[in-house]
Amino acid sequence: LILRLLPSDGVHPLWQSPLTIPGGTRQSPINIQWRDSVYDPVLKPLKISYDPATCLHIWNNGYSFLVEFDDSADRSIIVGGPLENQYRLKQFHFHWGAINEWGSEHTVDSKFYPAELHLVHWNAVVYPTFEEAVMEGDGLAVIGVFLKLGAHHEGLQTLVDALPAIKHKDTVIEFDVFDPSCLLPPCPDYWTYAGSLTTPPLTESVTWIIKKQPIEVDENQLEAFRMLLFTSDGEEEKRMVDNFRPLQPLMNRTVRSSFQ
Ligand SMILES: NS(=O)(=O)c1ccc(C(=O)O)c(S(=O)(=O)NCCc2ccccc2)c1
Ligand SMILES: [Zn+2]
Repeated sequence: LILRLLPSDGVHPLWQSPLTIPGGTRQSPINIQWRDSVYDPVLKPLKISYDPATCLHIWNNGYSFLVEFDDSADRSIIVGGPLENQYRLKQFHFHWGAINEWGSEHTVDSKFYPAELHLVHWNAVVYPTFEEAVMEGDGLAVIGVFLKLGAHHEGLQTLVDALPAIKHKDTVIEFDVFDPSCLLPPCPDYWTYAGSLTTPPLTESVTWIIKKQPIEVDENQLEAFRMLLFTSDGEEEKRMVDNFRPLQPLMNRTVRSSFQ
């Protein structure tokens, strides 16, 4: 994997993602052209069952903030949808912009949302560890949820209230109980396609499940994301914004929809 990072001022090194991955045929994110997506009646409803007590901590890893879960057993899982096995929740994180005009990784009909939530799951039925699943075509399943500017989101506020404590890179706080289901929209409709991680190692191991309906969050909640820093305490401050990868070519892929 040859990471060609172009020198650029101000943008966090990780986000000058390589322009192309040699041999990459299923890279993410992509633009979802609604009219080109194909309804697949075989797709099942996605079944989500999370145990709020599996929540461990929330931390700033230097390019997003993430909430990690105890994935040592099948306690927080998803099954159905396009998936052949059940997958265990490992973590969720967000991508967002400096302003409300952009921030999501995926786009719908070339429209950006101000932010996007990713819930990362791995196939513990087939693979013994997450690290191995990351390297396999059916290893991961990531649910993507778009965030749009609108009403205050009660469930998200619990996370927002914790952000000042993890302002700097590599800061972490305990987070005992949180049910990520509260961040999912009520509508069951989704698109699905074969893709990749959007951060190194960019492996082509992700079945993406992108919810059609966004959740609404208010301006103060988006601003709270933007007060986080890419940098550690003591370093020159760089605001954590625009932590999304550029759109990748669709190549020989079809996006399927669970709805007509
Ligand atoms: N946008 S995305 O869903 O593709 C994604 C973003 C960040 C991360 C992460 O590492 O935190 C992840 S991850 O949790 O899947 N980790 C991938 C990198 C990794 C590989 C092997 C071991 C540890 C981390 C995924
Ligand atoms: Zn992500």
